[in-house]
Amino acid sequence: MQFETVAWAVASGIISHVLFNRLEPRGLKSLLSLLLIPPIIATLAAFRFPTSLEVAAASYLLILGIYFGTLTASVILYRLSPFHPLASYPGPILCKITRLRVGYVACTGQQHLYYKQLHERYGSYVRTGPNHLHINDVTILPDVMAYKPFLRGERYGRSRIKGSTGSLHATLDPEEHAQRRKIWERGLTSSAIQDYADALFKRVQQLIEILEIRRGVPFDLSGWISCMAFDFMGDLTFGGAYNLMDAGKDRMASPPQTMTHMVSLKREVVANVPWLEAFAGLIGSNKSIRKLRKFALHSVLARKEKGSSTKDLFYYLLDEAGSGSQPLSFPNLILESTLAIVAGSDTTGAALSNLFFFLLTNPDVYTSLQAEVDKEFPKGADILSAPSSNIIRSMKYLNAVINETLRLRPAIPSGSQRRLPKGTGGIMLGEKFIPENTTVQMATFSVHQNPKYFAPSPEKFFPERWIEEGPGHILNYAAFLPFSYGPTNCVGKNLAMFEMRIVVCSLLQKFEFELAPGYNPSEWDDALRDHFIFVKGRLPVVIRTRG
Ligand code: HEM
Repeated sequence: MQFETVAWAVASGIISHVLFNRLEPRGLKSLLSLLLIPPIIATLAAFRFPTSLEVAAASYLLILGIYFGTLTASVILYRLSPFHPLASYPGPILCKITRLRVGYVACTGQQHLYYKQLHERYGSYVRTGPNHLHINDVTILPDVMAYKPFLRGERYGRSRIKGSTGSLHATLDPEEHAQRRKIWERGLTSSAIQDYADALFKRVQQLIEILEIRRGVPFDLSGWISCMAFDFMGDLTFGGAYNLMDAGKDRMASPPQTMTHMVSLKREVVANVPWLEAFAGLIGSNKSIRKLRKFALHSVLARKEKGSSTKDLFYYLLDEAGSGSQPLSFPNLILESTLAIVAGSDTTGAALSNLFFFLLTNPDVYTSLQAEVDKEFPKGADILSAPSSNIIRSMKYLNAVINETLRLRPAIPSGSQRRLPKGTGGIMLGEKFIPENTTVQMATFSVHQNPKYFAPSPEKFFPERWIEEGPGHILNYAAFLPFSYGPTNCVGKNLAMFEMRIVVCSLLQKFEFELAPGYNPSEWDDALRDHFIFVKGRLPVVIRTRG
C-alpha cells in the first residue's frame, strides 16, 4: 500500500472528526454524508486513475477501514485529552468517550441508580458524556434553570408532527415557551382546578367501588391507581376518552399506558444519545409514537365534536372561552393533549403507587397517617366534596408523607436538562467553569438523597423530617425538586397535589390495606424503571373495608 493512500485516509478521518465537532449532524442524510463522503473523496484523490472497478472497490474498502480507524482514534484521543473543555471534570472513561454508555443505562431503566452511584464515587460534578455533566449541587440551580444563557437540552424539542411547532414541553425558545405556557396556566389556576373537582371525585368514587368488590382477594393496587389517574386526565383532556376502569384493566398493560411507556422509553434513550434519532425510524421504534398520536388525533376530534358541557383542560387549550389569545393550531392541539395525558397521569399514578408502597412497608407511618385521616374525616365524613379541599390541603402529616414519597421516588427521577449553547463562551458558576456547548443535568433522584440536603438518613422513608427537627436535622427546601424549578417547572403541580391528597385520604378512610401474602417488598424497587417517568411494577395488596 502506498504511503500516499494511507495519508489520504488518515487525513480524511481527521477532517471528518473536525466537521463532526463543528456541525454536530443529527439527520440520517447528513450523518451518512459526513461519514461516507470524505473516504470517497480520499479514494478518488489517492487513485486518480484506477485501473479497474475491482481495484477501485478494494481501494475504497481499504481506505474506509483506515478512515474509520483514524476517525475513532481521533475522537477518543480528543475526548480524553487535556484539551477537551470538560477535561477537568471526573467521570468514567467510557462516558467521556461516548454517550452510548448512558444510552445503554437508559435502556435498562436504571439511570436513577447509575447517576446516584456516579455522584457517590466522583463527587458533585460528574462528566457523563463527552459534553455532558451531571450536577448534584443546588447552589447553581437558579442560574442553570433560569432559561438564560442556558436553554433546554436536546432531550426536548423532539415532539413534532407535520404543521406543529411542538408541545409546551418541546418548546425550546424561551419567549415562545412563555407564550404557550400562559394557555396552560389558565387551565391550571386554583379556580380552574376547583372546576375539575367533580370529575376527580367521580373517578375516586369509581375506584372505591372497584376496590370494594376486591375485598379479601389479592389484586394490583398500583395498576388500578394508574387506571384512575389515566381516566381522570382523559376526562379533563378528551372528555372521558379512556374509561380504563370501566374496561376492568387492573394491569399496566392497557393500550394507552403501554403506548405512553414505549414513547417515554424511546424518548429517553434518544435524549441520551441524540444522533440515534436518525436511525430510530429505520428500526421501527417510531411505531409507538405514531400509535399514540393516532389515538390522540381521534380523541381530539371526538372531544371537539362533542363540545364542552363543563370547563375541562381541553376547554382552555382550545380557548373555548374565547379569551382572545392566539388559538392553538390543530397539530399543536394534538401534541398538547398528548402531553397532558403523558405528563399528568403516569406521574401521579407513579407517585401514588410509591406512596402506598411506603405506607405498607412502614407500619408506624401508616398508623400516624391513618390517625390524621380519621381525625379530619371520621367515618361518614364526606371527603369527595368541595369543603374537604381546604381541610386536606392543611393536613400536616399527609403532606409530609407525600413530600417524603416525592423526595425518595420523584416521578421524574432524572430531572430537567439544560444546555449552554455555542457562542456563549461558557459561564462561571460558583467556582466551576461550564464551557459552552455543555449539557447539564441535575438528577433529582441523586439530589434528593444527598446528605448535604437531607439528613439524617437521607435514604430512609421518614416523613417526620418535614414536620419536626431532631439531632443532625437538615432539610433544604431548595433541594426539593420533584416538580423541577423555574419557568419550565411542572405547570400541573397544584392539580397533582390536589389529586394525590384526595385519593390517599379517600382510600385510607374506606379501607385497611396490607401487602398480599407471599409478596416480597424488594420486588417493588427491582421493578422500578426510570424511563424519564418512573414506570412501576405490580403492588399486590389485600384490603378490608374499615368498620
Ligand atoms: C406527582 C405528579 C407530577 C410530578 C412529580 C410532575 C413533575 C414534573 C416535572 C419534574 C416537570 C419538568 C420536566 C422537565 O423539565 O423535563 C414537569 C413538567 C410538566 N408537567 Fe408535571 N408532574 C406531575 C403531574 C402533572 C400533572 C397532573 C399535569 C397536568 C396536566 C402536569 C403537566 C406538566 C406539563 C404540561 C409540564 C411541562 C411544563 C413546561 O414545559 O413548561 N404534570 N412535571
